[in-house]
Amino acid sequence: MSLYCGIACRRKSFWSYRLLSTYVTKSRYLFELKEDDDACKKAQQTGAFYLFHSLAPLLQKSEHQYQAPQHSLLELERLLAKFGQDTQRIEDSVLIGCSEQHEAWFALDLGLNSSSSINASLQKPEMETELKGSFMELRKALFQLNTKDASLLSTAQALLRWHDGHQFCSRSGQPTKKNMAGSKRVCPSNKIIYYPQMAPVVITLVSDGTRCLLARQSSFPKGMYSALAGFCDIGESLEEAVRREVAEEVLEVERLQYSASQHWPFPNSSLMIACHATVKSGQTEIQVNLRELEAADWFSHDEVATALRRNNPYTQQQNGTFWLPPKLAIAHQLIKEWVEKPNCSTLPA
Ligand SMILES: NC(=O)c1ccc[n+]([C@@H]2O[C@H](COP(=O)([O-])OP(=O)(O)OC[C@H]3O[C@@H](n4cnc5c(N)ncnc54)[C@H](O)[C@@H]3O)[C@@H](O)[C@H]2O)c1
Ligand SMILES: [Mg+2]
Repeated sequence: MSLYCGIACRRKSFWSYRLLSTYVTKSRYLFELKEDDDACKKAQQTGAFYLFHSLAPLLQKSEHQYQAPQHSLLELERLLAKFGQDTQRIEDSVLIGCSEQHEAWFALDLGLNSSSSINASLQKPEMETELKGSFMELRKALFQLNTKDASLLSTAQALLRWHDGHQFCSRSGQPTKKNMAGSKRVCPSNKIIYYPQMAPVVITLVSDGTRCLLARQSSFPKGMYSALAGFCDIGESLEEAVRREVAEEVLEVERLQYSASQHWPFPNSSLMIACHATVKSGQTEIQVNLRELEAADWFSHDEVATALRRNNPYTQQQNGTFWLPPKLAIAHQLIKEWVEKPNCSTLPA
């Protein structure tokens, strides 16, 4: 970098920092931590750690609800020392966000085999007693937490899972090295960089104007119906993926409208892209592909609105009535949107 460029860049960042919003400064701080290992290590000194054991987050129960406790670096070092573990293990932690005051948040799994420390995984019951909490399966944990913690722990689990499964270079077979923040892994022998990935999935609520199409797979909990979902094939646009997936599973659609998206950690990381679509005119007959689905059917506006109001899986499984995915799933939001505005899919595909 030339001297002139150095001065110009510094001046530019000085002026911009004074004008930047809290959100922009936070985003740039996180970007810096991902790019600069020293800055990230420094951020750990004042940061907070969320703990996992074999991908299950630690939760503590207060009077009425569960919460995800945070631990400081000092507390974590004491904990590791107490269990005869090397503090080197902290290098396995991944950056998952920060507060508006730039307190960085990290996640660390104490159950998975460590790539930076030779010691084996820590015993779960002893850790739970020491930490006064329990490591809960993420699917269960998400229903116990507020939206912010649920989203943070989903990101954390997805990142921890990705690192656990990408410890070796697929070209050289050599161990890859994680950067401090965990935003990438590099193969030291050939310098190939691996970035955490999400698989794009389309989820579509099909309507015929008055009814909507809901389906279930045999793996769903008893009585639960959802919108049609499917992984995008390589080379496809979003529009092509929606048309193909819906045709593969039930019928043909001709109009679609994008609604929203969501990161979904199960079973691996997916980016759920939600759309409304309209069935091709006069072709509402259902031909279920039984290799993909157990059942699919049209449901009236009233039936769906009633199901949304009484969406308690436990009572409905017993009554034998159908029920819908829980609030935090984008399928629920998509169905709710249709109930509130049944004509949302009016754009041409
Ligand atoms: N958040 C929500 O509201 C919500 C609702 C419904 C489904 N989902 C998620 O959407 C995902 C996809 O739905 P689906 O199961 O109907 O998909 P799908 O109809 O594409 O069928 C799954 C099959 O696709 C194949 N496949 C192709 N690419 C794949 C990839 N990258 N990863 C895994 N399998 C791949 C596999 O053979 C798999 O068995 C599921 O993992 C489910 O968890 C989320
Ligand atoms: Mg599917």
